[in-house]
Amino acid sequence: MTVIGTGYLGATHAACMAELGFEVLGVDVDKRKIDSLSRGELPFHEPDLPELLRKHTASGRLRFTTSFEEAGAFGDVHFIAVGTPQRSGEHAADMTYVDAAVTSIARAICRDSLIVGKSTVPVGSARRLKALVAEEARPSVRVDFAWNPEFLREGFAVEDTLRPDRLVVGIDSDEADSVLRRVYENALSRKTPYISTDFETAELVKVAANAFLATKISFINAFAEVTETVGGDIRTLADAIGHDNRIGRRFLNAGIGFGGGCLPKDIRALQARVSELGLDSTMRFLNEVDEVNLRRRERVIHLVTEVLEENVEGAKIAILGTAFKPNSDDVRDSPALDVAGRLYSSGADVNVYDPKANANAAKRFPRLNYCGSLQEAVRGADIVLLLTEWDEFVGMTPAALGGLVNRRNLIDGRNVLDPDVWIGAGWTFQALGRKSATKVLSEAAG
Ligand SMILES: NC(=O)c1ccc[n+]([C@@H]2O[C@H](COP(=O)([O-])OP(=O)(O)OC[C@H]3O[C@@H](n4cnc5c(N)ncnc54)[C@H](O)[C@@H]3O)[C@@H](O)[C@H]2O)c1
Ligand SMILES: O=c1ccn([C@@H]2O[C@H](COP(=O)(O)OP(=O)(O)O[C@H]3O[C@H](CO)[C@@H](O)[C@H](O)[C@H]3O)[C@@H](O)[C@H]2O)c(=O)[nH]1
Repeated sequence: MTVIGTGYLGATHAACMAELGFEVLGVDVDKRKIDSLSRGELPFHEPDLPELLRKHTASGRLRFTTSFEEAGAFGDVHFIAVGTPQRSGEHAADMTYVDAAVTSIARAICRDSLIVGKSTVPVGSARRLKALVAEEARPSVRVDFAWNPEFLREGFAVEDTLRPDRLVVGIDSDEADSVLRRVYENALSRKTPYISTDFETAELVKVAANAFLATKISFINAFAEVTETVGGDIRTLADAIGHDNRIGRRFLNAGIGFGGGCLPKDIRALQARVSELGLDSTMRFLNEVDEVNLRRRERVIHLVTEVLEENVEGAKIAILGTAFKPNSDDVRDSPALDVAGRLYSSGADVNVYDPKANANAAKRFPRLNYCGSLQEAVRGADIVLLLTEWDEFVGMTPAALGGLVNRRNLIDGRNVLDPDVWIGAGWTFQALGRKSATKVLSEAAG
């Protein structure tokens, strides 16, 4: 089989398919990426993936190429895993990479095959792409088409791919269904739910799942805005409603909000697509989900300004974390990096440290001071901001930081630290979803 597009999704899928015993050829237009993968070197950070990549490139079961001709002759199942980023200046998904990849492989295929889309796409794409394949493929070969959305989470990509919680396939032929059942035989042998449906449902399952997750996060963050005003503890609130099995505790962690290469762009693309379909008001609530999410970043900046008594210009700010979540080096739409960039633009002297994402962050915001360690980042700081909850930051103690900073000010943007510990050690401690300490003090005085 081939996997076309070898980024976060495609490289993971290719290595995991090799782990399951398939001969796999990864294809990308980015020659540097292909050279690196061919050497067994993963060009991004993802736990457990380097080991799989090394193992299967060494055995020869996993190879990489930039040649679609080679891909067309190599396999009879071709996964499409190229990017669908937000179109510049718009909310809609940019489908040019998917269209190009499908066209290239359709033209190169020289035996009966199945093309399987995995990228996240606007509903209606699979049907359109199937027609495109029919136009582009050689008349002598039968090329079937399927849509099989992917639900992996960065940081757990290998686990999610090898042991998915469900498989969803959009198909319009029994042949495609039986090929996909063979591909996913390993998961099916463990009774993994396998939902075989039409193209449109399969495409919509993916965006519905991400819209639901984004809504859940913004729901708890909207309540964080309330507890910030009236008092109350957002973590206890989340725990308490989470005990209700109908709600569930997962994805109720209040903080600086969601980012990454998926949730933000996917809720925007969904709104754009339903508007195109004439359903302007149907997904309007996702605007609010997006706005609540973006307001969390403003809230952090507001807290910094409050703690520093308006003196952001020239202040030394230490930002812990630039990745959009821990265990990833992905900085796409990262709330942490966005806040770092905005504080820099306000004239602050910004130190940043992320255990894995410094290099990617530096490509986007070269002017921040990138530090090699937590200690280096906080040295001389007037305020420390924890914005990505890496274990290293969750485990830090007032004793370890106290002697390094200039002023003992801390903002916990992920609600992972114990306020009592820090306040007890003489720190000014602020967290999202917590009534501002300065406000509490001024109310007491008033
Ligand atoms: N990252 C995730 O966790 C994840 C999970 C599920 C679904 N998805 C979806 O998967 C898709 C890919 O996401 P990603 O994060 O891997 O993106 P990415 O940007 O990391 O990777 C995309 C890759 O496609 C390559 N590419 C672009 N045009 C190509 C072409 N014509 N032929 C071959 N390769 C081409 C790029 O060079 C790049 O390496 C998106 O639709 C995304 O929404 C991503
Ligand atoms: O309670 C929570 C949970 C998550 N987040 C944030 O939400 C974002 C997304 O997190 P997560 O969903 O774990 O990461 P992704 O790797 O982007 O995975 C999402 O997007 C992928 C691409 O579509 C899907 O495949 C996954 O199922 C879906 O979880 C991150 O910034 C997290 O910090 C919160 O703020 N609070």
